Amino acid sequence: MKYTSTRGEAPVLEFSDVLLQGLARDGGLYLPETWPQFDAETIASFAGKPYEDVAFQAMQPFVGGDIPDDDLKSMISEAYQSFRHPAVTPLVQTDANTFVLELFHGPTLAFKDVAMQLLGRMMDYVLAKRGLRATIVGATSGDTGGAAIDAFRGRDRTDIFILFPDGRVSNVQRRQMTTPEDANVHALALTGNFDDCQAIVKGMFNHFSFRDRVALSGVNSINWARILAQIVYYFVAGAALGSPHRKVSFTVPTGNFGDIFAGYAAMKMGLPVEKLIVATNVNDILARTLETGRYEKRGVTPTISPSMDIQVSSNFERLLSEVCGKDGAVVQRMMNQLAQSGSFTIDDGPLADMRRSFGAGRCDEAQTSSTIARVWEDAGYLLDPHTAIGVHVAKEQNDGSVPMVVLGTAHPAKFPDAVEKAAGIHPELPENLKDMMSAEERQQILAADQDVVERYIEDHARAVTAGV
Ligand SMILES: Cc1ncc(COP(=O)(O)O)c(C=O)c1O
Ligand SMILES: N[C@@H](CCOP(=O)(O)O)C(=O)O
Repeated sequence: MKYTSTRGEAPVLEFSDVLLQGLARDGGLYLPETWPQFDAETIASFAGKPYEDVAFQAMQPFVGGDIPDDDLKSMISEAYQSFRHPAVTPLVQTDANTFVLELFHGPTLAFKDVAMQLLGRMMDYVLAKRGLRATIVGATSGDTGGAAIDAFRGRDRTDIFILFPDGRVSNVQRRQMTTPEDANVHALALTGNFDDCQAIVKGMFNHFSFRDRVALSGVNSINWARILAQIVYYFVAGAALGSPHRKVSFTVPTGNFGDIFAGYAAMKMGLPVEKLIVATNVNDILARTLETGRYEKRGVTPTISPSMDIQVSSNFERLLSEVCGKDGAVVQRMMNQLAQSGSFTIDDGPLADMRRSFGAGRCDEAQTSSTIARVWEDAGYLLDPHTAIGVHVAKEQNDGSVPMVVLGTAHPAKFPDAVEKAAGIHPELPENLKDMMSAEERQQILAADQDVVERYIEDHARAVTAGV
């Protein structure tokens, strides 16, 4: 499988190079040249299969011969052994037509673990084969950071630097980043919001002398391998609910558009999806865009679903590329407009194309809390605020014609204050994570300034090439 950049000017790469690159060198995101196709029989055969087997079948065509099949299988198997549920991503029915796909049984209680546990292993594997080290950077609004640190802590070939907005993540999220003692872990609290952190990460990738000197690699969903691993659970859930003989819709609590783009990929590969529904909090740029065709940045409002407090949604660029016929110049033009004026408009044709696959809805703070309370009262099921946004939007948009799967993106215990306030129940952390709440924290508070962050990384990363 070959990969091309959404902006059309970066080198065409194979899977392992895309894995190590993060952002393409033209500032774009890598996409596979074609979508592998699964026929009805193959999709039907996923029902009841172990998660690891579906994962291998779904991912192998994207990896091609770049990693031998047996090695890929071993990494998949190890990655999902770290999950607390035997089904890895179980489905739970919460009313007649709604199912929550629980993606939070990994080590840090976030859906990010599904991809990150595999990514850590794949990167280590490729670096070891090439005899290289890498400096991993990531921006987080809360969950990517902890999941990435868990996946990379203690690994000899990588140092990991996670940028998060100081004071804008939950206590549990912060402690997952600041309490690991491993020397290769660096939690950097920046005095800004998530979009500032993400802009600095992208800025570092576009600063080539720095990028090459520290052998920069990225673990945000700009990295194709993150999306790849998330495609799997759409097939798992679809097949469990009767695909390919029955269509299914998915509602996805959305911020950076990575998780829902994985659903789009599954659909392109043959999964019969009725609709992919973007659920946003009051930071609703994506819902507004689908409604009006105009992508327009506004300020970020802090919410009780902090991981979705995002305005610049990285993976939307991947969807733009798809609906604009993979025309790099068109995508580049829209991204330039966004950088210069904070907005761009999508032409009618591509917009209509998007609307055929995607719906969208928004959920405010009061609706988030009342959804947590209602589902607890009606079904005895405790939602985290992000998943609650999905459930609220799904209820608004679901006409009952097909099963609706809401992606359960985080465990309620990651957001105990918001959950307790809404439902009167204090969600308990799993036993093995409780110690973290009293452990010593280690973080560096830095200005949200690319030069400052680069200097810190150069001083602490082991992959720095002397004198380059
Ligand atoms: C709990 C939770 N829900 C939803 C999202 C949004 O996912 P995405 O950024 O892939 O759209 C995130 C962050 O990414 C998250 O951490
Ligand atoms: N919501 C995310 C933001 C980063 O998203 P990513 O999927 O691009 O890594 C978070 O929790 O950090």
